[in-house]
Amino acid sequence: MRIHVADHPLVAHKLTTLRDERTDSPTFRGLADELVTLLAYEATRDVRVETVTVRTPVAEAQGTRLAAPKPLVVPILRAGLGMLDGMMRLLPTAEVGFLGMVRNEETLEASTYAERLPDDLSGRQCYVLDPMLATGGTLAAAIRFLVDRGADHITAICLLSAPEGCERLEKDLDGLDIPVTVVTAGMDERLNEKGYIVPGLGDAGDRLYGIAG
Ligand SMILES: O=P(O)(O)OC[C@H]1O[C@H](OP(=O)(O)OP(=O)(O)O)[C@H](O)[C@@H]1O
Ligand SMILES: O=c1cc[nH]c(=O)[nH]1
Ligand SMILES: [Mg+2]
Repeated sequence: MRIHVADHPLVAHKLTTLRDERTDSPTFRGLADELVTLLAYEATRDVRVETVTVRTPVAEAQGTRLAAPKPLVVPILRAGLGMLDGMMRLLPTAEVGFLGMVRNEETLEASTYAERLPDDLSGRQCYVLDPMLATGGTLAAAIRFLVDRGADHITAICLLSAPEGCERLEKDLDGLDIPVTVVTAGMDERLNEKGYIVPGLGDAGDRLYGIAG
């Protein structure tokens, strides 16, 4: 597994405002959207392409275009939905599948409550969107789900990550013989006793959409 921490002043600037507890939901949503587009640029560095020839008004040119099959973008509901538009801005022709997952805040175990994905993901590159990589339980389960369907290349885009979650992913995905990359805007210090990233930004879903009942 490869972990890429984006190192760019604009990423750092936007992330700092996201963290600020005074940032309201509309501003948070706008910043998350912009941040994902910046991360997506890095995350799609190894998107599959093919060589094509096009005719310009002047001559033939050798060029590049996205190869088939189309990449699949998978936001993890709820908070991952706040990352979808920012991703699709860079990959407008990608297909989108949905996974609804929630972490039990007592046990910190993730469970899946919704799924709308192609049955067969053989040979598909998948981009998983989830703002928080905390214990890693949610992302590990999501990646397993996609690999079990045949996905052969996974890139996760996370706004913030914790070292504990990265270690868990390494362990849980040990033996998987496909490339898995995590692209993140920041690697924080640790998790607290409630499994929240420290210093983090709080509950990403609540900050995007308000407190869930
Ligand atoms: O790495 P983990 O410890 O599994 O935690 C990370 C998950 O927790 C949050 O989702 P949450 O369960 O709060 O659901 P929500 O998106 O609906 O708020 C977050 O959006 C991740 O999906
Ligand atoms: O810090 C955290 C950890 C899990 N989920 C969140 O939304 N935030
Ligand atoms: Mg939440």
